[in-house]
Amino acid sequence: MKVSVIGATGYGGIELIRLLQHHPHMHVVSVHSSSQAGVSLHDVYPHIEERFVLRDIRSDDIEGELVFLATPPGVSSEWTPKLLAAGHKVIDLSGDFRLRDGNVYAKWYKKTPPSEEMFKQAVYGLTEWNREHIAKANIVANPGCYPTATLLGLAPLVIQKWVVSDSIIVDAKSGVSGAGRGVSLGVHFAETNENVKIYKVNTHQHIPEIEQMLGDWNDQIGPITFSTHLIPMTRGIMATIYAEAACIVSVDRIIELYEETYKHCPFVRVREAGSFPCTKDVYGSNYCDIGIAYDERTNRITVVSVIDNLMKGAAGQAVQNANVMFGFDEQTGLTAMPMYP
Ligand SMILES: NC(=O)C1=CN([C@@H]2O[C@H](COP(=O)(O)OP(=O)(O)OC[C@H]3O[C@@H](n4cnc5c(N)ncnc54)[C@H](OP(=O)(O)O)[C@@H]3O)[C@@H](O)[C@H]2O)C=CC1
Ligand SMILES: CC(=O)N[C@@H](CCC(=O)OP(=O)(O)O)C(=O)O
Repeated sequence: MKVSVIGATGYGGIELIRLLQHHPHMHVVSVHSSSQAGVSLHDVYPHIEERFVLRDIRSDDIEGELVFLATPPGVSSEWTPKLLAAGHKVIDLSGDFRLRDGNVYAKWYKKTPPSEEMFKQAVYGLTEWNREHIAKANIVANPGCYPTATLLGLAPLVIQKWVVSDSIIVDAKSGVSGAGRGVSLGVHFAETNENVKIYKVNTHQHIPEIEQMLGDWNDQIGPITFSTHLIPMTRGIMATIYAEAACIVSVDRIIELYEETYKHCPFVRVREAGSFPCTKDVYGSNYCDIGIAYDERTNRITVVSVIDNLMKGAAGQAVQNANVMFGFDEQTGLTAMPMYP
């Protein structure tokens, strides 16, 4: 099967190419750039073989049944209608098609939303929770990195209504590759090294994405408090989630619920009581590892969910979705173990 990557010079794009090099059924036939057409990808990333020459995104030689868009917000909304009209299916790594309401998109992304028609066609690609729709989709909106960790961590409790509906607090941390390859003061080495920064307080664009999915699962769920921090590491996201228990629970009972919920989800791994994952446990892999605690003193449940932002948080989940869309085993090309240390 032939596929193309648009935005191949970015971190999400190059991670897709790394994964697809090992995929037995998908072959990258064209890679595209808006600023470096004609340049060999090898000149941008010397670790990549020389066969990839970047083509202009505006040219009409985008090939393959499937196109991955690994571009900043606002780009996919422009390109996807053209790609669909040309007969391609699309997996979009940006936030352009994740929200169903154009006004909500405009408010949080400060950009013109895609058309109603595009929103209607797009399927939210949180693979574990939407396989049936992904399999039939023409556009998959790959989830954001923070929403992936948060939603996989919260789903069983929210669906079962085991948490008080307005008590959810998510304290999340990300490595610097989450901000992409573009240089800016905020991700400058001297600004991030030996430092921890909170950012986008109460204004992060992933808040409505998380609330939309939680609301689909349980219409009682109220607004969440969601904070994001930049941590001096390259890859990884940890979402530490707190919520008040709405019924009598124990840690063993909650873990049992998670194990049951995710028993057919090869990339979600639930820890035994007392064990909590760290980002290195999933580094370079498509896993989401989850640890759970319950504090009888406060009646609060704590869920710790970790992913690699470029893998399960972006390119890995995109390949997982492509597998589902085209009828391959969900794990194809994604079975690499995490790198440790
Ligand atoms: N990094 C992460 O962990 C995650 C990222 N995402 C999302 O995935 C998308 C890609 O992220 P990431 O790879 O990190 O970002 P990068 O900044 O690393 O790469 C984005 C690429 O998009 C291309 N681009 C920039 N402007 C335009 C334009 N106007 N038209 C077409 N292409 C353009 C650039 O390549 P060129 O100049 O060659 O065209 C650039 O290399 C983003 O929407 C991001 O929010 C989602 C989940 C996690
Ligand atoms: C560390 C860091 O800066 N991370 C980015 C993640 C951006 C992203 O993935 O954006 P979309 O999912 O909306 O496309 C952020 O917090 O905005």
